[in-house]
Amino acid sequence: MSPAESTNPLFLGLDLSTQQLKAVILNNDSKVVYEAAVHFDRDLPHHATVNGAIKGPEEGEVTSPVKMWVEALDLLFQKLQDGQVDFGAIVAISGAGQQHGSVYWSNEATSLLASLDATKTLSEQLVPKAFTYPKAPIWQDSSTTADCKRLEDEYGGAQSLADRTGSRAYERFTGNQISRIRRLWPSVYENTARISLVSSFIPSLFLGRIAPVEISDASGMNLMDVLTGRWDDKLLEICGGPTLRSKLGPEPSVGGTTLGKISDWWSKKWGLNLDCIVAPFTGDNPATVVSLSAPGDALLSLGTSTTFLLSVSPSDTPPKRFTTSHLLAHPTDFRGKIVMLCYKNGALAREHVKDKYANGHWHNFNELVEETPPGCNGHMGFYFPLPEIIPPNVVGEYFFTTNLVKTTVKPPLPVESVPASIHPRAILESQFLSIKSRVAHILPENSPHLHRLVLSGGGSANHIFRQMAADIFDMDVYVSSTKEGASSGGSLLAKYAWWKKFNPEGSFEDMTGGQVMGLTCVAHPSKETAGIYDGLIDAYDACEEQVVKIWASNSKLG
Ligand SMILES: Nc1ncnc2c1ncn2[C@@H]1O[C@H](COP(=O)(O)OP(=O)(O)O)[C@@H](O)[C@H]1O
Ligand SMILES: O=C(CO)[C@@H](O)[C@H](O)COP(=O)(O)O
Repeated sequence: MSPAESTNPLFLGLDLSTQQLKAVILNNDSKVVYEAAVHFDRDLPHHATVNGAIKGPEEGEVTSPVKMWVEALDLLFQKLQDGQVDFGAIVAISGAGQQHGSVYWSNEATSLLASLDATKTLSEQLVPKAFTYPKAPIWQDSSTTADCKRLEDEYGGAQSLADRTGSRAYERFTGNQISRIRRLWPSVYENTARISLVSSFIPSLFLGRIAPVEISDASGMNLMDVLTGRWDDKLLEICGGPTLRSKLGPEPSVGGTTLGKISDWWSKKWGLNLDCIVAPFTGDNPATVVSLSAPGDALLSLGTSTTFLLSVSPSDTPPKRFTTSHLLAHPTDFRGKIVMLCYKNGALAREHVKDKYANGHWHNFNELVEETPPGCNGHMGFYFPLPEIIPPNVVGEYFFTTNLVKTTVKPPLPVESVPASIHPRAILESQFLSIKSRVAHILPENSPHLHRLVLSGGGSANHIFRQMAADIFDMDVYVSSTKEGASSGGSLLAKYAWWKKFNPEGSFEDMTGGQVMGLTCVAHPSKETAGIYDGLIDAYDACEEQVVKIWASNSKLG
């Protein structure tokens, strides 16, 4: 029986995120039947990554080894086989990738991918020959400030760029990463035949040929017109010169389509059915929107990054004014859009506080949060071990007392004057207040009232984080039965592409019935505490303004 006729089809969704490669397998009732993960630092320690990444050697540079990702896919399939997954029942594969990261293919890549030998692993055959650059710049990179400035200047300013692409120039956005590689290592650029995003890299391995970039993830490049979903010639020229179009391949692929069937290597090596289809993978954040939210929901992803996401109604208009937010094309609805805020100092900054002030245990961290009253007895703390995205590029730790902040611009407090026990609550408060203070500005006009907040990612398992989110955003908080929103989204995208073969006119919502599977309400806001946090927004804004000023003046001095 071919997979298309299978009565018990399985859908494989992958997520190549910052710290892990994860897999979720759904059955036809959209129930999770299997989950597995390869953790980069733990399972592949010979790559010497810290939290999945390598910093430097150049200032601001953050990359991941491409070989590690290929080895992770080899190992993940070994784990799935060890878990007795029925590979022959998988009818469709899709997934997600951390956004913005890029992979540089050599001229040999096409023939290597097309002639894989089933007696060898992917890694043995592809690395290093299929790549011109052994590392992939990832979303934590902040080495492209000069390239961002040039792009905005040559495109007519930050607002013009945001009108066209949905975002002003950001260091991690792929067009600026490409621009830097071309500027610093012209021969690497010249010898690169194709460039993939993380989300188009993985399906290329399944297809045995290089996959197109996907429309929603392409919104994180500063290269695509976010309304038409097509590459913008002027942007391609500024970032990569006349050859960039051919390096990017065709126009971005749209949701619900099929890229093709798996290459025969997957059948010979692992016993997958040759009729198994591969659907476009998307960014990890858009994939999480697909799996965990319906219109009117807000989504807070507490993965390595902290992201806040809203799926907004179909719109033909560009963002009115650029803020620190991004507008992304939607992975299943050509006219739909996603609004996103993204913070680099999410989980890793919280872990830093846990290790320094709570003996390295979430249990102790949580106890300290509970012992400290909302508002931290008049203290506010900002924790940016990595150069932040919001506010742009700021690094360091900053502490304030909040009672006088509106009237007096006081120097920040030294860390020694802050009681050590308040840091766990202080970091959660400032991270969440930063989002709260921006929500009203990023909501499109006439948006429906946000009625629930869905949490995902590693941090969503923590009951204290859940309650803090409920209190600060003043919304009921929900979590899914799986915290792996992105890989679940990937498996739903796989199912959608397969379902479309029988329902060519059907929408994603027709397939799901507009329902988000498996959500449970885990926290209700305390009205009294929510009131305290409402009252702290102005203080938060004033403190953040000071942080930016102090950082700017220190950077000038430095
Ligand atoms: N109980 C917990 N409380 C708070 N944070 C947690 C907890 N468990 C895991 N995390 C955080 O989750 C992060 C990983 O989240 P995950 O969604 O797997 O990341 P990514 O998808 O970016 O690789 C870890 O860095 C850790 O800080
Ligand atoms: O840069 C962004 C979004 O713009 C990040 O959100 C990355 O997509 C990484 O995601 P996680 O690994 O933290 O889920």
